[in-house]
Amino acid sequence: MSVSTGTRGETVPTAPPGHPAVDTADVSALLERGRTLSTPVLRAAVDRLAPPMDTVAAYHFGWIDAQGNPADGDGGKAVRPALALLSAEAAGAAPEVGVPGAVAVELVHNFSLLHDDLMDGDEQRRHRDTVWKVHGPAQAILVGDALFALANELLLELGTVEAGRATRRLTTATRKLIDGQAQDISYEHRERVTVEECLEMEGNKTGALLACAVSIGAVLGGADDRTADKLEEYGYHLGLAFQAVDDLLGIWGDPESTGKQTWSDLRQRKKSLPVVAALAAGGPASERLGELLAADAKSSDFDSFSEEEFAFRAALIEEAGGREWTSQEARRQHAVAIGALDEVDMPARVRAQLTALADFVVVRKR
Ligand SMILES: CC(C)=CCC/C(C)=C/CC/C(C)=C/COP(=O)(O)OP(=O)(O)O
Repeated sequence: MSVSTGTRGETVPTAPPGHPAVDTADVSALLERGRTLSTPVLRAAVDRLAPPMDTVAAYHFGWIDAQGNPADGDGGKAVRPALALLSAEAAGAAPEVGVPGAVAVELVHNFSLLHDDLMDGDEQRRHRDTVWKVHGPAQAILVGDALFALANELLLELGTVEAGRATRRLTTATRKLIDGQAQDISYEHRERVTVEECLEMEGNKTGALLACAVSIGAVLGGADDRTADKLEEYGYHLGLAFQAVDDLLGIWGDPESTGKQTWSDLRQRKKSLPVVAALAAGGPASERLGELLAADAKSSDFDSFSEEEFAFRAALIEEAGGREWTSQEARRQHAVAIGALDEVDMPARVRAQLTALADFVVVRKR
């Protein structure tokens, strides 16, 4: 493993050179490769943080438990790092060229999760208590901010023209992610949100960063802007498919698999796609749902609603067709994503692997 020097003079491991290409469209192997190549760089980046932020971040990534003991916790699926490495390969570069991009995108993703959990009051993520619950809101805010700063620091330290272009794409994606979060939160307080508004919000909060994951490795590998833009089209629609599935899991997901609370999106009054589609559908179940949600918005008992009350709302969403519409939307966005790949010249193996990752996104249970 080669070593570079960080800003405070500490050693920062870079990815081991010559990591073999994954030969098959085996999604687990692709995710594992992303994790293997990016984790040492991610850990070294987190080590730069001043105490106690280094420890808080290590807890968030699952490297230690709440007592500070070493742990092998769920650090997330690592979809974005896998995409960033394939992105480098799509541009004809070695996968490790994409590693700084993979880590930078994963840092921004985790910054957003830390802040999102705090804003939503979510108590569980990745099968354990959220950072704000264990370490308090101030640490969740600070560590989130710090991960965002680290992402830009890591890229800019490369000091190349390509890294400057990659940073530009990442900061734009981050701004869109923040736009999307602001839209998402404002929709919680609105009685009606159109399907188009919901898709625009989800494209911002999820599509933009997935798009960036798929272009960042290629940009670091020297791809031109047209190629990067085309790859982003795949990533954006993949992100919309990803978020549609996330919306389904946010209502009907099994907490054992998702690592989150039951009915997490309903508890938060989220205007997610199944809800918005059900409200737009019309018919008795849709109208009943609309009346109930309007009453819930004014209810002072909402926070103490029982499981049965949320189950009833979920059943109405399903009866009104919101679940089926969202599943179809995930498949539709998946098809658009795959179609965008046709416009990029890349090795057949990489195309097959990007296709396999897209397939995984729509069938995932976590
Ligand atoms: C500014 C701000 C607070 C923005 C929040 C934006 C936000 C939380 C968007 C949701 C994105 C998403 C689908 C996360 C789960 O990713 P995943 O399933 O890949 O998570 P994993 O890494 O745990 O697998």
